[in-house]
Amino acid sequence: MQAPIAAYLQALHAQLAGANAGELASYIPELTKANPDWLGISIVTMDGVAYSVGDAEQLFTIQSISKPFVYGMALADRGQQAMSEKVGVEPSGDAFNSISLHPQTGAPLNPMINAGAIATTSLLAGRTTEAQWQRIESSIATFVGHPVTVDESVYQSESSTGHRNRAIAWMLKNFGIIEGEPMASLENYFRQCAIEVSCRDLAYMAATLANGGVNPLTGQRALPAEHVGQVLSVMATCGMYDFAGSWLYEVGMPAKSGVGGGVIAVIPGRFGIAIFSPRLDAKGNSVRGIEACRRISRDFGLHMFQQVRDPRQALGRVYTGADAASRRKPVGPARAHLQAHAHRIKYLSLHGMLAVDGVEYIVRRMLGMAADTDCFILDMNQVTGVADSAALMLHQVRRTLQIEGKPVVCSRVHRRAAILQPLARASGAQDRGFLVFEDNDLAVEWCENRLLQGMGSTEEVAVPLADSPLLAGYSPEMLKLMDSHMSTELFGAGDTILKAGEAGDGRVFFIESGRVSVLVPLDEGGHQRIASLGPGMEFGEMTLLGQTQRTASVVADSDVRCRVLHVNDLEALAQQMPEIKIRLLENLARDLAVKLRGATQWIAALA
Ligand SMILES: NC(=O)CC[C@H](N)C(=O)O
Repeated sequence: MQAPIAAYLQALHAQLAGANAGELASYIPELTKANPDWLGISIVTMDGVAYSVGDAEQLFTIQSISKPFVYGMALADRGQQAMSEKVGVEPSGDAFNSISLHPQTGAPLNPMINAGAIATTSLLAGRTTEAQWQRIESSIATFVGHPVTVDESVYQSESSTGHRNRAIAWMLKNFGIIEGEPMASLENYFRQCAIEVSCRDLAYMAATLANGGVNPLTGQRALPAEHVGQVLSVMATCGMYDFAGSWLYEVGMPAKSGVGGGVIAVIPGRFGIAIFSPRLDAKGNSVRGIEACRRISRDFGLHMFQQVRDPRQALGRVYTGADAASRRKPVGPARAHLQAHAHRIKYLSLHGMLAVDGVEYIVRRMLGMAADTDCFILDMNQVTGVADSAALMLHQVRRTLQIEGKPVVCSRVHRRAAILQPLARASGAQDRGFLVFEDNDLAVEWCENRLLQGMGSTEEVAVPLADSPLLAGYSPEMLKLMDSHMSTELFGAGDTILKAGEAGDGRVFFIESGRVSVLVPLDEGGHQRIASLGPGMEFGEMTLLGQTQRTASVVADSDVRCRVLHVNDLEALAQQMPEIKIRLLENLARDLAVKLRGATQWIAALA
């Protein structure tokens, strides 16, 4: 079955195939050898899938489409400030080969016209023009996703007839815009324009810009993220030369054309588009390239000023701890207390790439329900990313609510998840940042423990050994025998009870009262909290399955009282009463199966 986009491109190709307005470029003689009927169209998605039709594999020279990419290289090499002193960012309204220089400084108005591009090429890093050329060739290859070559005949054809560009280069030298020998760097400019690409290659280059500077197929970064917006801005205002105004008005996509017949358009975060059709209009833009982009923009609703995104989509279901209690089964007064107050645990399921508009809506909803809330859980399972600006807003609302005694925690975030970085950056050194739980049950249980503390007694809620999920199904006789072989260990707030990396010593801890944090070391240093455990919960249990090294640290957050079982004692008990060990391992296996299912769902959600 043909994908709908492929079918659309097939139809678009058929509609345009008959259009024959425009002429081949002739001022570079070699370009007249192109087949005027060539027509290729390609679209590349943000996960690197290319849809192509027609002559999408036909090689031709990139010409001016190289300019925004080389401009990005120069920004990366010199920085935006230094570049702005040499080349402006203002649309000239003139033709691409006009000598549009600032009257006083001689700086070209923008890097898309020849004057700006010739200056830009001379400003690349590299002690020699050969080194600068290597910079161009390897960077373009990263944008394309494979090595590229130069069409030597087109290069020679332009170098031997490019007198206007030579005059421009000497003018730039005269104003000190070009610092070195102008003719040498001009040859690099001619060579960069003669790099051979296909329509499909151009679509991957455009998609790399749409994907924040990372090639969506190879995963290689071609341009630092902070320069992508700058490159797209000059493409939007100057990329189509003295057609730029009409282009932005009608098509609404950052774009760049070339006299070889290529056109690229970039929809940030969505698509890279390329069309190849050598017939040009009087402004040097591909006639069918413009028409194809105009129709794609209209038919796919891609005009960047027509985007309608509903920020409320960032927030999915909102429910409470009464709708989804933890798997611990409280008894007696604790059960009654939770039934009366669990609705004060608010649970928000967040979605997609979190940006400022979506988080503004989430924060507004949280503040709107805060009066009736004891703690918030943000389920991050469906979150694909968090913009730094959005992470800062989430951090601020967490701090605001924490001061009111209403913590905000995150659930279903694997300890290596990429979204932890912006969240950690937002909290900086101010505090430990969000408490993060790998699964919902741990998060809800932590919130329930907070509610249980509020049972009107200052005494920390104690949960007897009999209520430990690991000992579920034990008879009173089994409990009595187990208890007689256990010790009691007390810890003060801040004590490190277990240390990641240490050899396991066979102890399993059953928390009777108090709370501990489970911390895992991060590759980049520091620790990430992955769970907070309270009364009735246990840690160190993996030693029962033969684990020889502790994989996480456990730190007491308050005074903690634990009942401690040594694995050797369990063996001795099992001799007397095998059921003691069988039942315990069954409970442990069941608990791990539930955690494994949660992790599998989490991995599946990421796929
Ligand atoms: N618009 C273009 O593609 C022009 C590029 C060509 N190499 C020139 O300098 O004239």
